[in-house]
Amino acid sequence: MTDDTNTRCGLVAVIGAPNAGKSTLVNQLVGQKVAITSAKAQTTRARMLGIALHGETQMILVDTPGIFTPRRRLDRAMVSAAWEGAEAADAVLLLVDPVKQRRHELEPLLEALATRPERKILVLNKVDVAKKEPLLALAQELSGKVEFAEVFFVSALTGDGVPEMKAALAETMPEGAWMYPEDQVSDASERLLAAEVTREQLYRQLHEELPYDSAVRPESYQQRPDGSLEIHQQIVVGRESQRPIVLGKGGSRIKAIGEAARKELSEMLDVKVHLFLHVKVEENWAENREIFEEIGLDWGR
Ligand SMILES: Nc1nc2c(ncn2[C@@H]2O[C@H](COP(=O)(O)OP(=O)(O)OP(=O)(O)O)[C@@H](O)[C@H]2O)c(=O)[nH]1
Repeated sequence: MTDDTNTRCGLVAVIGAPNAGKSTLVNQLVGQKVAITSAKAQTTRARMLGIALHGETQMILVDTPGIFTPRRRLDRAMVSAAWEGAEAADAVLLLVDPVKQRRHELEPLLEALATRPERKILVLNKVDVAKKEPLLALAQELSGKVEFAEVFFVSALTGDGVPEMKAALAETMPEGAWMYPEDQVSDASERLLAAEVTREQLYRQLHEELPYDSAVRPESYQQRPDGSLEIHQQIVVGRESQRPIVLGKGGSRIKAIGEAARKELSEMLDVKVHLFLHVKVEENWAENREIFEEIGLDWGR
């Protein structure tokens, strides 16, 4: 039905302080897992897109990296990738965690948003754990700073309030043909998605033992004659001392990470997957252009 004149199609940028729940919300809107969620802040490094459908409307969601004060090149690239996503948007959703508001990260976003021309929508997330009165007070306070077209109260986790928000959002999208075929829920390439799945396992299984500046780099991605996928990835760490952490005793940790990621990938892609992980020590990898571009970031200035 993509050539139907009744169709609508628009770009929706989702911004917010780290851990506000952006990935969770995108997953909820799309209805299946495309963005990576994690309890650790700043895990969304590559810009992932999700495509949400509502009736005749297609909404392309830009799930931006957590925005925080840029220090190193890596940080700056993440910030500009975030804003780049918001540039041509038909709507910008500002997602706020009303409990852990992260004011120092939220305030600069409010300031920047105030002067932006896009239709701005405030989404107060995590209503499942927030108290009602402070929630309303916060909505009022933030609305005093930025002219929001609409305010929604949702729980990205439970899905509470999300269908209503989705429907209202769809109504404001411009008329036009769909940009993606109906069955395509994500245009993030599968190999990048595969690396994200491994990276999520890396964070999950190593928790605080590993600094956030580790990366998973796609090496090769090939279909075997029997239809199964052979995927090779590099886990890039910044220091030699981090290698044994990733490997674990007798290689047990990397094996567990690989097994969990392989299992999840097989389920997501519905094919048999052979996953090979290698640890690579690359000092100052965050200053390395090649790795940067491979994980979907723009090197910039
Ligand atoms: N209780 C509750 N927790 C939530 C909700 N939405 C997200 N979370 C949790 O908040 C944490 C962060 O969620 P993410 O979706 O990864 O947040 P993000 O904004 O994408 O984070 P960054 O990638 O760091 O920018 C996870 O532990 C989620 O499970 C919600 O509605 N209620």
